[in-house]
Amino acid sequence: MRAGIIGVTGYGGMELFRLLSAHTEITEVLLYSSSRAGKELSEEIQHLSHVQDQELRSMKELPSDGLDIVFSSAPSGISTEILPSLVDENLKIIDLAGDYRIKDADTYRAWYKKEPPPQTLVNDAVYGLTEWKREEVQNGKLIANPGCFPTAALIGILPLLKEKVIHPASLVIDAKSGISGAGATPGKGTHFTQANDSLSIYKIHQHQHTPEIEQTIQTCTGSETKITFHTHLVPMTRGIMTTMYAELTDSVTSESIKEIFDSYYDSEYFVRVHREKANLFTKQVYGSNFCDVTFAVDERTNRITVVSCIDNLLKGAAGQAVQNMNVMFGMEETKGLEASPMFP
Ligand SMILES: NC(=O)C1=CN([C@@H]2O[C@H](COP(=O)(O)OP(=O)(O)OC[C@H]3O[C@@H](n4cnc5c(N)ncnc54)[C@H](OP(=O)(O)O)[C@@H]3O)[C@@H](O)[C@H]2O)C=CC1
Ligand SMILES: CC(=O)N[C@@H](CCC(=O)OP(=O)(O)O)C(=O)O
Repeated sequence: MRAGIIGVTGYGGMELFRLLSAHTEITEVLLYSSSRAGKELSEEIQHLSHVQDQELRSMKELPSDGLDIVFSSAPSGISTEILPSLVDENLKIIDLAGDYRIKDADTYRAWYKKEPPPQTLVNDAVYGLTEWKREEVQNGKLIANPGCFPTAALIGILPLLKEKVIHPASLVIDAKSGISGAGATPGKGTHFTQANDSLSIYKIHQHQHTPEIEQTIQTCTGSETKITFHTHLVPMTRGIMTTMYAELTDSVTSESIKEIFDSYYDSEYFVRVHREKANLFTKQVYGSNFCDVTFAVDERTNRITVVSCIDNLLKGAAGQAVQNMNVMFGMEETKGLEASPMFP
């Protein structure tokens, strides 16, 4: 099988290349770069220079390259411009950006401050939260790979919303991310001198992943709700932790909550539900496609805390994209994603 990667010099693109070059069903990976076409891979991506040296290609070559699948790991807004011309019966597409995730055009405009892609393509795009959308992914041609924060938050909270043990409107999601979540180009807030030794909150009440989480809660559980969602930048390279708070609809036991989680995730290889009040840390998923979850029932306040963590570049981006490719092509879902987390 032949795969292509758009935006390979970015963090998501590099991780895709690392994973795909070790995937036993992929015979060739072609790399496309908008800024460095014609340059040697070994010069541009030195940590993967041993893999298979090749020239980075111009995107103009892509339509005639005979690919089976292309991953687009370009910034939001760019895939609106470049993907419509690639849509073709024989090419499957997985987009890591936000452009095709939001079904309602005005909602997309309001949160992304950009014009959305053609509505027919958005309608056809499948939201690739694999554990919750597997059947749709199987038949998908264009996958809108989920955002990193929504992946962590939704995997943790959807079982409880679906089983109606929490009040949706009471949900507060407090999320923290490592700096690679902001991509490879340093910005004001991600400059070492400002991010190191400091904790910051950003995009208060304005984060573009808010409507994505609300939309998926609606499609997966039927609840139409507005959530409170905050993001923080933590001075670490990778990792996302979401700490979520909600009011219980009834008094429940810890055992019954664990049973709910187990009923959804016992057969899901990439979701590991730990015992109640386990002390999760992002390093326990570092470099892997796992999403780890724990919870704590607070009988005193009748609230529950749910915690989840992922590696933003793996389960939050390239890892879940490869998982979706495996599902689309009927391959073993764990193929190419077998690596255990790196620790410490
Ligand atoms: N970082 C993360 O944790 C996550 C990122 N995402 C999403 O994945 C995508 C990639 O993220 P990330 O790798 O972090 O971002 P980066 O900024 O690290 O990389 C993006 C890459 O896109 C390419 N690019 C830039 N402009 C254009 C253009 N005009 N046309 C085509 N390609 C372009 C560039 O590669 P080149 O110059 O080689 O073309 C660039 O290196 C983004 O949409 C991001 O929102 C989603 C989940 C998590
Ligand atoms: C730390 C950090 O800055 N993270 C980014 C994640 C961006 C992302 O994943 O963008 P999509 O909208 O394409 O999903 C953010 O919070 O905006």
